[in-house]
Amino acid sequence: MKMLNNFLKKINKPVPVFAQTKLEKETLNDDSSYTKPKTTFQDVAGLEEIKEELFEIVDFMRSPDKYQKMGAKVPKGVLFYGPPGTGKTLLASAVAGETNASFFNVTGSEFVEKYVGVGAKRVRTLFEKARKEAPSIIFIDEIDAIGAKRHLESNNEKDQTLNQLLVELDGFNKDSNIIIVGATNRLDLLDEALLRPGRFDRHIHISAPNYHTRYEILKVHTNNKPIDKSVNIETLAKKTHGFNGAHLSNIANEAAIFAVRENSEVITSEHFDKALERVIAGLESKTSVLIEKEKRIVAYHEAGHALTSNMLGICPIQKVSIIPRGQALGYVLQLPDEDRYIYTKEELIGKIKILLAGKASEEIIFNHKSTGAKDDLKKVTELANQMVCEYGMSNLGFMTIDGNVKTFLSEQVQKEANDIVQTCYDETLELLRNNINDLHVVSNHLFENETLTHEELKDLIRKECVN
Ligand SMILES: Nc1ncnc2c1ncn2[C@@H]1O[C@H](COP(=O)(O)OP(=O)(O)OP(=O)(O)O)[C@@H](O)[C@H]1O
Ligand SMILES: [Zn+2]
Repeated sequence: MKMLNNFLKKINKPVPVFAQTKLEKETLNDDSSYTKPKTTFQDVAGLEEIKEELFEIVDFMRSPDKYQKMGAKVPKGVLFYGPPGTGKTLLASAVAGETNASFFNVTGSEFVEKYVGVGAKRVRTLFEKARKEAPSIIFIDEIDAIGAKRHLESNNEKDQTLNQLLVELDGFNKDSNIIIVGATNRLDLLDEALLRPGRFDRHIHISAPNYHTRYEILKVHTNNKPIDKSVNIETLAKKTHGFNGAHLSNIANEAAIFAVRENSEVITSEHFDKALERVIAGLESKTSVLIEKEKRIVAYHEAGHALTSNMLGICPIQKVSIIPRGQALGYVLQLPDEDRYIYTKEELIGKIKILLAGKASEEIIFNHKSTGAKDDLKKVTELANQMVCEYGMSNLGFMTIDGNVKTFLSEQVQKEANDIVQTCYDETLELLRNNINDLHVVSNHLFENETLTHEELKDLIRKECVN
């Protein structure tokens, strides 16, 4: 029970029925209990590319000889990162299920103890046990609790625990057949030593589900239940914009409970509606549930950013999404900038235009100004100020304007920065107005699919040109 309780405590959400029945407890001694999960990749909906990548590891664990004969390097550590409830634990247990491995499921914070040395000892015990029970998957959730960046001067308990983890990772025998999977919501917090080759060198991002994945997840969680014909999974997937896998499995479970309570033979769409209401009511941040109108606005906003970056040919986008994440209702992921240090004035102007394009797009379509551009404007202000005060790119000439000079010139600085931003805004409005069809096409695609990749964007625009 300890594992299950931990699990429940940790995620504070019900464990789906199928996952409970699939866990078979083997041993249950305190520090390093493990299970033999029966979960397979079929239980994990969507995430096809990730499953494909993990299949390599599964194959290696099934037939290590094949790889060793070729002198291929053995994968050791995989790191899942991304928002909570998106299936990280589920995926790790599926790898164990697929390979018939022992599954050690621990949480980083369990290792952080008051007494020096205790955490390190626990890590050692865990790995000893995993070696004994190999093939094994060690899953460390919230790995940032032990793996956060170390401080040079200190040598506290946490650092000792992390050091022990590094020792264990390096000490793996080539044929020990253990894979360790770490999960975190914050990759940026981790100590670089953990991420080095030979340690957690595969990083897999797991993002919140879009419409298609939500549909798949709902199918997985309803296909073992007596569902009435009145239930439309597609509609349900549409209504649950902003929900993660954990929420969705929760809805299916709650709907089943409502049906039982009413002595119903089947789960009806009313049961699902009630379940949906209950799950929404329990959400901490209601912002994740967007009303249709807001979703439309966010789609135009993000489409504006994406299209402008494409037309200006700078800061190429990797992915645009209108799935809420934290405080943001949508976001644009840009391709890494190849460690650029130098930008020309034109490029900075381009950056400002791309940032302003969300707001401009909203103004064109809805004729309004909304609060959705707050972060964009913050960055715009910063860039424009830097252009004036640090890079000598305004009429105030080539000088650094700071300290007393800045106070003295504050009005002029503001005017120069304002001029830059206003010109950029006007030109962005014009650019988008001249390409209004593309704007509609891209935003419609975003509204329907909720995500858009670089390739999809190029395809959409190409098609638009042909028509
Ligand atoms: N892709 C998916 N397919 C099917 N079910 C899913 C999927 N993603 C999440 N779920 C459901 O949500 C539950 C919670 O997911 P899981 O615990 O794996 O998320 P997590 O990313 O590890 O979250 P946390 O960071 O909170 O630990 C799973 O038990 C499963 O029922
Ligand atoms: Zn924006």
